[in-house]
Amino acid sequence: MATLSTARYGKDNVRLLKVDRDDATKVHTVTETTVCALIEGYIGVAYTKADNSVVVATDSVKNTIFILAKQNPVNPPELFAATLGTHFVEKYKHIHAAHIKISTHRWTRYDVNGKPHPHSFLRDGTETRNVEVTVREGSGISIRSGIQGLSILKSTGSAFHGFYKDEFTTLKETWDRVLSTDVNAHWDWRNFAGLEDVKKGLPRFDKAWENVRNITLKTFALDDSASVQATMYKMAEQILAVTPEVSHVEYSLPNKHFFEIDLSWYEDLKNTGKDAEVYAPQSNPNGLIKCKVSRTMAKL
Ligand SMILES: O=c1[nH]c(=O)c2[nH]c(=O)[nH]c2[nH]1
Repeated sequence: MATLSTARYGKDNVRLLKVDRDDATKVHTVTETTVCALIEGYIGVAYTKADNSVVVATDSVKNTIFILAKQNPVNPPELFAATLGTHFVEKYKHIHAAHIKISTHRWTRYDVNGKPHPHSFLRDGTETRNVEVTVREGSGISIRSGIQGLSILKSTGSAFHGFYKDEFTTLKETWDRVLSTDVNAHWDWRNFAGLEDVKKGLPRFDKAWENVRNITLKTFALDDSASVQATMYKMAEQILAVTPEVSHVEYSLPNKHFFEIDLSWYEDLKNTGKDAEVYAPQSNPNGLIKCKVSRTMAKL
């Protein structure tokens, strides 16, 4: 005997570019996103009885993404994802939940002759702004926002000493090292009752994204880091303090190692400790440090 425990399906990697044109100023704004939309509901018979009558084709899901992108704002991505998810649940009686993921890629307006150009943009890095939304009939809308692939490095202001030592330890303590990571951060919003609730106070989403980005960059630079663990906790604490509607912040940070190279074999060149200048970037293995920091509930 077998039972279908869970089932969802849809279209992944739907890529679109939206150009918003301000006719008065002739200033364009562009948004490039990659969307994954999966739907859930009374679809089990498609799997267990080969009954396709319940299947909204994944091709139709893709078409819906394009049509709704034309008819609605695609920014902030939290709103577009909630709009898409709500559409699937409201349009099809037998669809009870929709899971939407959106990844927005960077196109940053650049200056020409010292002035922001109205319709030219550059890709300044592989960083993406992400959102994962679930719209579930009767349970409202859950939203998780994120940043991924923000690569940062500092050449001092990072130490790592006092760690646990035993017969497996070879790592030397350091009071000054290169610290580098690719930031992967998520923050979970309070539950929203529905699309109207998401739309109320819409600036919260861009503001939180800016706050997370700024706090991450500033803390990384200014913290006299004792470890990746201690620095990431300081980041998460500050984010919770400035975003009251966020219940949790999660970080997943690779520790991208840069090893000192002993060059003393060549004419007694000094290139370690305080004399280190040339380092060897390591592609693997890397440390991977994660945490989820939650808001402490006030005692009643
Ligand atoms: O910040 C760090 N945290 C660790 O847990 C760790 N482990 C390690 O080898 N180097 C580092 N650095």
